[in-house]
Amino acid sequence: MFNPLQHRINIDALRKYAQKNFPTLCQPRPHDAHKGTCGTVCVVGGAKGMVGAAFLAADAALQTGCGKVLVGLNQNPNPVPFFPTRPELMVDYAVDVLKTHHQIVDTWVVGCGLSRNETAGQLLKAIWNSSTPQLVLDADALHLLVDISKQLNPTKRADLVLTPHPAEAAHLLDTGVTQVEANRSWAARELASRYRAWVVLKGHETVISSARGALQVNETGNAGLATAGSGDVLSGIIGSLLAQGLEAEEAVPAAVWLHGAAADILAQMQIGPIGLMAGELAQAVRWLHNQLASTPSMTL
Ligand SMILES: NC(=O)C1=CN([C@@H]2O[C@H](COP(=O)(O)OP(=O)(O)OC[C@H]3O[C@@H](n4cnc5c(N)ncnc54)[C@H](OP(=O)(O)O)[C@@H]3O)[C@@H](O)[C@H]2O)[C@@H](O)CC1
Ligand SMILES: Nc1ncnc2c1ncn2[C@@H]1O[C@H](COP(=O)(O)OP(=O)(O)O)[C@@H](O)[C@H]1O
Repeated sequence: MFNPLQHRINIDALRKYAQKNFPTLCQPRPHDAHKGTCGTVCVVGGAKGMVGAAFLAADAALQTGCGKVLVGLNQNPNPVPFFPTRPELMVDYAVDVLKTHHQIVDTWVVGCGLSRNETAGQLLKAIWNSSTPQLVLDADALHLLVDISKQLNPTKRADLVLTPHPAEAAHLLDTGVTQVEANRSWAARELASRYRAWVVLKGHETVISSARGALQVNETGNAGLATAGSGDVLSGIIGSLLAQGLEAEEAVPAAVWLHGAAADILAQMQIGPIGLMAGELAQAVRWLHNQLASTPSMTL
């Protein structure tokens, strides 16, 4: 059984921080909750050879408590791949998911393994123009945004979250990685202003900018996260918290904090930093989230 408490994890400090900064995250699930009240995320990505990226984001959304998670793949394989370890996921060709399920989606998470082909661009445009206000863009979707931003109506998106790593931020800002890394606060705020979006500039000490330019620097996480797919997991967590009804003001920093704290817990358990795998993060996020949302047991 996954039990970090055997490893002297200081859960009290984590709980204290979360209760102060992320009060909604720490709420227990209401007794009358059902899957329809716990939000629906649709992850759009997973082109040929990169199904794993979409799977990681979708799995993280589920394990962070989302009620329903759809996966729209940017490929039309026959048969549609089935994830034996996660039969809970509803997986199909993204074009069909958009046609049949777009009304039930609370939050789109677009870009994880999406590729940058023509269909990817068309999917991004269709989702941008959909009536769902919440949209998280990661990886390939960020590069596509540069290419097609002139064709998109900026006022269409209320809760837009961009999650670039420094190279993606450099492309979005038409500058170099060195310039971004030399002034991460400027880069995050500039992106937020240009795209009217929440921005998560990833890396050691992730910088978060609200759409209005208010900055926060996240202090959880470690170099164990320098592994393929850990950013996909973060996108899934952000999408999940937004879909569950947390306001972006809380959902975005809470997701970044949870993701980093999960990596810190795993490192303390010696499941990292070396060799930590992105697919191991979600179970630690789930454990921590449940710890935060349950009343500490009383010592008699
Ligand atoms: N299992 C799967 O299916 C997975 C699929 N994935 C999917 O693959 C697709 C392409 O993703 P990717 O990883 O190949 O390209 P990407 O991250 O853009 O790197 C390109 C170049 O950018 C740079 N660079 C990157 N990070 C940087 C940093 N922090 N700071 C500074 N520079 C940085 C670096 O350049 P270098 O430094 O090497 O010159 C790097 O070579 C995408 O859809 C993604 O979702 C992945 O999610 C993994 C798991
Ligand atoms: N040295 C580090 N310290 C803290 N966090 C890190 C470090 N390296 C990477 N990360 C985090 O890991 C994630 C990597 O995301 P990304 O570069 O998009 O990877 P991928 O595309 O493989 O999913 C981000 O959340 C980033 O902040």
